[in-house]
Amino acid sequence: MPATGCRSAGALPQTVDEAFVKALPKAELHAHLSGSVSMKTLHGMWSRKRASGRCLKLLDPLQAMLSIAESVDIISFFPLFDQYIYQLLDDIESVQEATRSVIRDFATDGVKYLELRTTPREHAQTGMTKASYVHAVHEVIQTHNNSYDVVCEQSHDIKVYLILSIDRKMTLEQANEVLDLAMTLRTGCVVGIDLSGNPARGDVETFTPVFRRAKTEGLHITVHFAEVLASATQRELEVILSWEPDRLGHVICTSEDVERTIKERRTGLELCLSCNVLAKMTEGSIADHHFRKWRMTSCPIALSTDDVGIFQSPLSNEYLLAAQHFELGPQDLVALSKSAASIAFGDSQSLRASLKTFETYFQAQGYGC
Ligand SMILES: CNc1ncnc2c1ncn2[C@@H]1O[C@H](COP(=O)(O)O)[C@@H](O)[C@H]1O
Repeated sequence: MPATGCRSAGALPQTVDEAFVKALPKAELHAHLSGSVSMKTLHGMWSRKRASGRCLKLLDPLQAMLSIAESVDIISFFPLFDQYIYQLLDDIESVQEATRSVIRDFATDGVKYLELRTTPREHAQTGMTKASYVHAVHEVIQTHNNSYDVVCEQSHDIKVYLILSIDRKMTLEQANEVLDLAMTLRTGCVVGIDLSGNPARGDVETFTPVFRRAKTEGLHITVHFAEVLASATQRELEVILSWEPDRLGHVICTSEDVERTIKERRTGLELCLSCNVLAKMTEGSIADHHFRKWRMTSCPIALSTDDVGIFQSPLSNEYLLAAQHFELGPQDLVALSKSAASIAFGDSQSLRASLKTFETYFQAQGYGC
């Protein structure tokens, strides 16, 4: 643990370091499953597939993912999935292995509450259907939640929920299919639906009936919002706000009008520092990120990773970046984690309890000079 700053009984340490942000119990609310798989896990799959004569034309993830991380932008980002990652996650076995490894990686990073989101996907050659895909992911999460020490070697007090994503390029029928799947598994770990995918594609109005139905059925709604100028027309943003989403992701190219509505509603915001800067969705550096602006409002914020397998910045690092670039101290980071817990779709009781223990620990320690 960091031993810096001035000792003052009853206070948290004055500065933040890697050990602090890792130990801080955290909630991850915006993580795309396929984008969260580590290079190491993808490499293992690649090696096994190659040994059985598959994926022979695919580059080794240990090289491919590094060069992707260095050069990615919002245009080159989306084809990555179809052209690369989905070639490796093409059957039920790989999808389940990926889900297990993603849960383990978040747990190792001190995440105590995780909402994974994923888009139902099929693969004709391996016989994977959208339904079998979703059931496979769901089964891993349920097994994890229902048992201890199965997924992680150490104690893994991480609670995991699932959100099903509708891709902007889907038809109304396909989007309804996603909602139907979510409805079937809502007694399990599915807590909501999301709209994501390439923001340059599709017309959000197509999905109005689906999101209205989700709302009526009591499912939570989160939507990728104003990610780029093309998906930030006044009309698009008004259509999305008319669905009354519980949370919004990214929230970059907003107008004053739209911001007013979001603030009045105190909508939860999922903000992704590294992703937005590395994919050049925002101008400038982390210090210029709109986190600075939204932090001054009463909208609860959940710092999130988006696609840690691509952007290579785990949630603990996002907290560290926030501390470094927005002058946040330990108490601010604890408050930020509580803010994320307050907009969780599932039961975040155990995270709140961990946060309390964490605070008490530091208060008992006292830190400093
Ligand atoms: C800038 N960030 C983003 N914006 C919008 N959509 C994103 C995204 N990052 C990921 N996805 C969506 O999630 C899929 C991968 O995970 P799953 O196969 O669903 O688990 C991508 O194909 C894309 O549709």
